[in-house]
Amino acid sequence: LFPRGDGKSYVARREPVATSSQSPHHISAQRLPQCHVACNPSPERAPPMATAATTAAAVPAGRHQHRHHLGLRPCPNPRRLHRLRLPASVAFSSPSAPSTSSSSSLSAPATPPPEGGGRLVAELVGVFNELTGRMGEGLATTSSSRLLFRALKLALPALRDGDGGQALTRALAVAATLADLQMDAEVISAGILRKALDAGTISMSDVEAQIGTGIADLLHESLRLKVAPSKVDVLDDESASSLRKFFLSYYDIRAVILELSLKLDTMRHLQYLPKHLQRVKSLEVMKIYAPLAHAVGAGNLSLELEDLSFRYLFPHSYDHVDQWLRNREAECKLLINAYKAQLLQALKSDDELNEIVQDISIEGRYKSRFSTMKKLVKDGRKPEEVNDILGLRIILDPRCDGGSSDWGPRACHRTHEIIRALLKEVPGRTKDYVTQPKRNGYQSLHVAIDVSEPGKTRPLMEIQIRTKEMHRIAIGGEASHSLYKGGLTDPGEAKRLKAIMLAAAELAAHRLRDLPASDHRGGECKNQAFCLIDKNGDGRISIEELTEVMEDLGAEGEDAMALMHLLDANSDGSLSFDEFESFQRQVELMRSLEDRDDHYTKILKDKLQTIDSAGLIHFYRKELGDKLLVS
Ligand SMILES: Nc1nc2c(ncn2[C@@H]2O[C@H](COP(=O)(O)OP(=O)(O)OP(=O)(O)O)[C@@H](O)[C@H]2O)c(=O)[nH]1
Ligand SMILES: Nc1ncnc2c1ncn2[C@@H]1O[C@H](COP(=O)(O)OP(=O)(O)OP(=O)(O)O)[C@@H](O)[C@H]1O
Ligand SMILES: [Ca+2]
Ligand SMILES: [Ca+2]
Repeated sequence: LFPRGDGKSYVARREPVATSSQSPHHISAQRLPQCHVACNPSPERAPPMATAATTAAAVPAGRHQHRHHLGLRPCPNPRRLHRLRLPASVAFSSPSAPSTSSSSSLSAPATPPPEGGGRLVAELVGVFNELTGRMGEGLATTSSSRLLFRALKLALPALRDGDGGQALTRALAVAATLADLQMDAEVISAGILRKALDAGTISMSDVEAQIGTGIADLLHESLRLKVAPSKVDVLDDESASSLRKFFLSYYDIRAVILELSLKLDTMRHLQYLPKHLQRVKSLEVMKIYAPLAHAVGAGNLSLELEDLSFRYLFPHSYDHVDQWLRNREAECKLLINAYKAQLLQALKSDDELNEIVQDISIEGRYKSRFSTMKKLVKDGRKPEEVNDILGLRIILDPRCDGGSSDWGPRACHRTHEIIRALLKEVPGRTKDYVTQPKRNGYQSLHVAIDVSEPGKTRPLMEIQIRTKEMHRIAIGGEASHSLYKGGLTDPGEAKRLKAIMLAAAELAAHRLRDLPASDHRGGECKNQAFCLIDKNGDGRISIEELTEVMEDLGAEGEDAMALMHLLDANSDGSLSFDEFESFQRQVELMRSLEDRDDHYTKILKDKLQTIDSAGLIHFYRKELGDKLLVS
């Protein structure tokens, strides 16, 4: 039911790294392991790397010195090292959250083992588990789970048959986007319910009566947001900018994010609309929603929105850029991962750097279609002259960061030395905003790396080196990416926005905490779906409890009997915790089989196409009729 990752966001992990005597300057993509879903090379098949010894030999100066020999000023105030609570806007673009832009492929709902009404319960349980699994730890509390469960019970039957079978899949994709953005259960539930409202199968009064006024208010707000762009001339930059500011200052920020996720869903299915509507909607996205997504810190969402509207607004340019990037994408993504692993290994094994920093992480990204296109038109560059098609960003956590401490700059410069010794730096392209920050306070050290090999030219790779504190300023501070790219021109605005977002997140958390506890057992619930169905909390799901949930889902009463019969292994007339868990395992198994089925379908489709070019498919088709057809 849910979108699967395509590896668009890469986060460095501590992975064991194989060693090799190969020249440290080159990593051959051909020799890299096959890239699977997340493009993370598996440890046992890691790419060839420079050895720690190679690195040590290549990197001069003081590896074995102690901290006080490094000429560092002592850490001025160790108390500053307490963990900063990141604003919500940072959390949204956190690289550890699954990428929203990866959510493009959706499959039809799985068909779990039981038939009829049992299928509905399996669907409810499967969807509930998947969503709570995606939600942040603190967000999937018992009371919020109860809310989500209620919303799913109302929405699933209402969505099941709508939109040629697509309505449910699309609603769940919206929910997944929201969960990945670490939104709370109210927003996720509102996303699903909004799709049911749009389909006309439930009414706002159903939501108010069965779910609560909090969600109904959120939905009212998102509906108001939906119509706002049609009231202004989005082609006029001033009006577009005012509208974005109006959205951010006037509406509940959670409604804005809900609207953005719905917009992404619309854009992913734009092919079904008439051409003129495709253009109107794409224009709104380009001028209003994509910059808005950037402004609230939902960077991946913004990139996907931009690419989709670019595709409909300028189909020829899009095809050109898309083809160029697509041709290099697989190889470049492998290279990004390989360089990331190699660098992480080299940096972590450098004693001098380790004296200064307590943690190092590396993020990688392949440039988006629209961002590349903007560079091409800005100064008439050719694609191969864009120097950040491949990007790595090294984030260092100095033992003492910010303020008057020079540990941050030291760490950045030491990292630069290690890179220089290891990789081919392009002369004249290095920018040291660490020593000389930009006027807006932006700090980072940028180097361009030549990753070509003899006989194989490749685009350059940009490496950005910064500390955690510098990164915080680049993401959420006055040099923030929202300001840099998101259409907010006033630093005060960005600060205010951050405050609004924090307040909204806190309010939501309070509201959910204040809801009465969902079960009367007081203690921890081992399996939330089980506890939510076991209403009287006696540790067993009775036929009455199963019937209630199934009737909520629109199934017949006798379906509950059939399902009970199927799952009640010891025939005592109710479902124990273990019996329910084995049901859940079946649900999971069916879902993973469906994933694999998709994978096989794709392989089969490719194979059939190859066969087709040989003219054989017509023969098979004749022989086997439609059984071979894979659409
Ligand atoms: N958040 C933030 N990022 C910035 C800022 N300035 C630069 N960057 C980042 O650093 C990258 C490279 O910036 P520069 O080294 O100044 O390069 P450039 O002059 O833009 O060069 P080209 O990439 O060739 O156009 C940008 O693409 C951004 O990713 C800023 O003020 N704020
Ligand atoms: N070298 C890099 N390594 C890792 N992430 C990067 C790198 N450069 C940019 N990013 C991140 O990738 C996302 C998309 O960036 P994109 O390339 O579109 O813009 P940009 O590099 O910030 O700006 P510009 O258009 O000036 O190049 C942003 O979240 C950005 O912070
Ligand atoms: Ca860039
Ligand atoms: Ca019970």
